[in-house]
Amino acid sequence: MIIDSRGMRQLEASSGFTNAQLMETAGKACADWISSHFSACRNILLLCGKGNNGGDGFVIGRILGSAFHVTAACVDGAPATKEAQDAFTLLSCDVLQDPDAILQAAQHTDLLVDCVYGVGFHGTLSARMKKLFSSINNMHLHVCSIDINSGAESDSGRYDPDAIRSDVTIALDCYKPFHMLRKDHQLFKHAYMVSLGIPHPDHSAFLEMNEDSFFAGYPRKKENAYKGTFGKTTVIGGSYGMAGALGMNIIGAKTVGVSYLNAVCPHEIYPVVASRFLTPVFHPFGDQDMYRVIEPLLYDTRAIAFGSGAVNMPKKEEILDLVLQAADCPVVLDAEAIRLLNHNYYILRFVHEPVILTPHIGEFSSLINRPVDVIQHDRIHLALQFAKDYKVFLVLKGPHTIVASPTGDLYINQSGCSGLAQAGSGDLLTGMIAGLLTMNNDVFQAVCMAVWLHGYLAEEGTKDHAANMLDLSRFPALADSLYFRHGF
Ligand SMILES: NC(=O)C1=CN([C@@H]2O[C@H](COP(=O)(O)OP(=O)(O)OC[C@H]3O[C@@H](n4cnc5c(N)ncnc54)[C@H](O)[C@@H]3O)[C@@H](O)[C@H]2O)[C@@H](O)CC1
Ligand SMILES: Nc1ncnc2c1ncn2[C@@H]1O[C@H](COP(=O)(O)OP(=O)(O)O)[C@@H](O)[C@H]1O
Repeated sequence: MIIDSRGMRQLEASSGFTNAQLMETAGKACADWISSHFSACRNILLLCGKGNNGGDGFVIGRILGSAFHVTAACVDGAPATKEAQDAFTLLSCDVLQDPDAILQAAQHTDLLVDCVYGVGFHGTLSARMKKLFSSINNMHLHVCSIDINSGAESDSGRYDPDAIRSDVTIALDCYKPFHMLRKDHQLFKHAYMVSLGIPHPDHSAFLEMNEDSFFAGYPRKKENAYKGTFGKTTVIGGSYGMAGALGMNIIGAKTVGVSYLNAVCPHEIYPVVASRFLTPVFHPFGDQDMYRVIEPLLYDTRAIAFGSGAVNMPKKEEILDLVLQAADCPVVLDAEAIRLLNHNYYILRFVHEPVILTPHIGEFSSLINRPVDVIQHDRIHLALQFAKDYKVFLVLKGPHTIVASPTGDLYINQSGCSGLAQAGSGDLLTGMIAGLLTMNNDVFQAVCMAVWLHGYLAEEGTKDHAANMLDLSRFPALADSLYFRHGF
């Protein structure tokens, strides 16, 4: 289960345990984990802060003290919470405070346990702490962080560049959004979770996807199905020089098992694409007949995708207006369609049907006019804010794609691999999203299913191949194996 700091505090408050009991349980669970996984260590140095994360450290130190040579360091002053103070008084090891003495002790330690800041950390590190943490990071020690790597925020995943880097981070009771963003921040190599025995609710605002949850939302074709059972999917994409983008939309729709696909493209690329794909119904258009071709399709489809490879598409501005005004189904806007919104994305507030935007970080940077590095450090918050302000479903693509809903639901994707870092994989995802929107009325669920499946199939496709050789045209075959394995 994934939970934010507010949810965690609520869980703790309603757990029936006191804070002191929870701290004792957390400290003991971490100490047990450390002794079984780092049994070869002799010297352990605990870096403790003044909050309850530091308190966990004092409990860990007390317990490990019976089997290891433990030194504790209060790096941020005396313990400030009642529970941390009580835990500190029971500690019998050496306690350091001077930064030079701490760094010297670090040179002789086999394992450094980082308990300076946990979920209570916000903002940036002080100059003093940056200096200490960067010296420690430069020593390349074995490091185990408790709950959250110190210097990173639990909920937003924002992190100070000098945040502590660890081999292992032990999450207390639940994973937090921070743990779900490992590929972005790379602050830990592995994360494990220890239970505090707190009862968990059935529902969390954070969606998790796996094979089971995917198939819970993936409809089965009944015996008496016909080609229109799930309705039609319409993709509008490709243009001179970018015919392949429409091809990837089509492969994406095929990957999720769409049974009736309208493929809409400019006349000049129609022969190329139509000679390659046999099953879509093609609707070529030009300057003169754009409205006549596209408008009727909008009333007879369950999901529309527009924008992949549309850079040179005739009448692209008019198509965007038409789609946003006339469609009576979810609309996925990708690539060029997002760029067209750059200076007037406020119009999204006036669209009645669900809109799904699929920017990568560069496109999102242009859209909201913020630098890429600012977005990179604050992806969750900015994605949620944009989704809420403009009432859209935002799919912010990257190694961990984030899906944010207008009502604050969040999904942080864990599937995928660097094989997807190639031109065309976003177009493929767009076709998959549009296809699943046709089959599942729950927009957030359908979008998250597509994002998860896209990453999952990339992992499957690179199992016996080099990651940089992922062949996107194999996605329908890879998906077929998955569906077949699940009895479809
Ligand atoms: N019931 C509980 O609250 C439990 C908490 N536990 C531990 O307690 C942690 C949370 O404890 P706290 O809420 O005390 O917070 P933390 O111990 O994570 O850190 C908060 C302290 O850091 C300071 N701080 C925050 N941002 C800072 C910044 N940018 N620069 C410098 N100082 C900053 C705060 O003023 C506060 O003193 C959890 O991560 C977990 O390790 C566990 O003991 C289990 C039970
Ligand atoms: N290193 C990576 N790990 C996992 N997924 C990745 C990685 N790099 C890119 N992706 C995924 O690949 C896709 C790339 O999309 P995009 O950049 O829009 O490609 P294009 O526009 O060329 O089709 C996104 O879904 C993104 O999440």
